[in-house]
Amino acid sequence: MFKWFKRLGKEEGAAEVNSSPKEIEASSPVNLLGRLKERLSKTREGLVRRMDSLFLGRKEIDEDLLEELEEILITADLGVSTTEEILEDIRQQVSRKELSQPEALKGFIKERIKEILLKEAPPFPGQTKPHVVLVVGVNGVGKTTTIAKLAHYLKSQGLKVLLVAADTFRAAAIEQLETWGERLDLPVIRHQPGADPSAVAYDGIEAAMKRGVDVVLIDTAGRLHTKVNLMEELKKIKRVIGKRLPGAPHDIWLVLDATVGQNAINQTKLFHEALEVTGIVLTKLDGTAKGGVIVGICHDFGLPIRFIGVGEKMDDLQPFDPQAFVEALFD
Ligand SMILES: Nc1nc2c(ncn2[C@@H]2O[C@H](COP(=O)(O)OP(=O)(O)OP(=O)(O)O)[C@@H](O)[C@H]2O)c(=O)[nH]1
Repeated sequence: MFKWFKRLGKEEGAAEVNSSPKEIEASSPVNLLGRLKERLSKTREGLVRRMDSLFLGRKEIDEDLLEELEEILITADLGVSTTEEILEDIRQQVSRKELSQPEALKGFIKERIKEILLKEAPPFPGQTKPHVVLVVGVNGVGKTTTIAKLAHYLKSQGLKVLLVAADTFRAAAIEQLETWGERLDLPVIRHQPGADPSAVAYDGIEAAMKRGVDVVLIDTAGRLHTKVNLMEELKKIKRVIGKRLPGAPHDIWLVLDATVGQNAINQTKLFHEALEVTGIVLTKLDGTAKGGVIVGICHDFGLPIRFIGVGEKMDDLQPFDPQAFVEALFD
């Protein structure tokens, strides 16, 4: 269990997003589990504690109880189709007399959620060097800080990382990534604001190939996600990268903000249709009761969650482990 603790290792820091790596303090695996539990507290309140109160003192699983359960699952942001599927499974189990006690429902739902969250995903980073990750998502989801946290995580594993500032629409975005590069002591490939994002990405891949980099993280623009031109721009970046390095990008990760709930589902639909996303990074799971959206995303799109953001510190980005997540949520 909790294999991600080993992968995170002792050198993982707990630096504030605004602090330098020197200020990083060590955090133990026990702290990590404790932190995950603590950060999921609002989602746990809205989902698990409400289920506990619903089942308490109830003698049988009837339609009234299932209706109330449906409301809890929907309010916890699991989404309509996921909720309906879980309820249908429960009804079938009840009709086959495999489920009869309300208190058994919690364990049943926990297992169903775990099954939904368990998605096959190739190892990251893969064998190919450089492993290129195109990071996409709308503005404000925490894309740039996620890239910094990810770079910090990979660097702490002894990997050579290169950052590419392909959000050329905002000068501030380029500066933000450069600042992170300085703090983490990592190279950043950039052009002037307004430059062609594909050209920056192309240069980034070329530099990574020359320098023997293990992982390239490409930051992209997130504005105007409802307009065709941003998607066209991202598609072009994808094409250009593939021309320079066949097979790249090896991953396209969509960064989503858990606090927007069901809107994250709409964003996934848009980006996935245009780009064939390979994985999700869900940020800001701390402090939100809408964490159930993680289940809806996995269920509706079959996409693996690769990392989760549970706070603003450098080591608050954790590789996603469905088993650990469900235990932390339900315990
Ligand atoms: N609480 C919490 N805050 C986070 C998390 N991830 C990112 N943030 C915060 O979200 C805010 C926005 O992050 P940025 O990376 O600056 O995002 P942005 O520049 O607004 O937009 P993009 O980079 O385009 O996404 C920052 O204050 C981050 O510290 C998280 O997991 N939990």
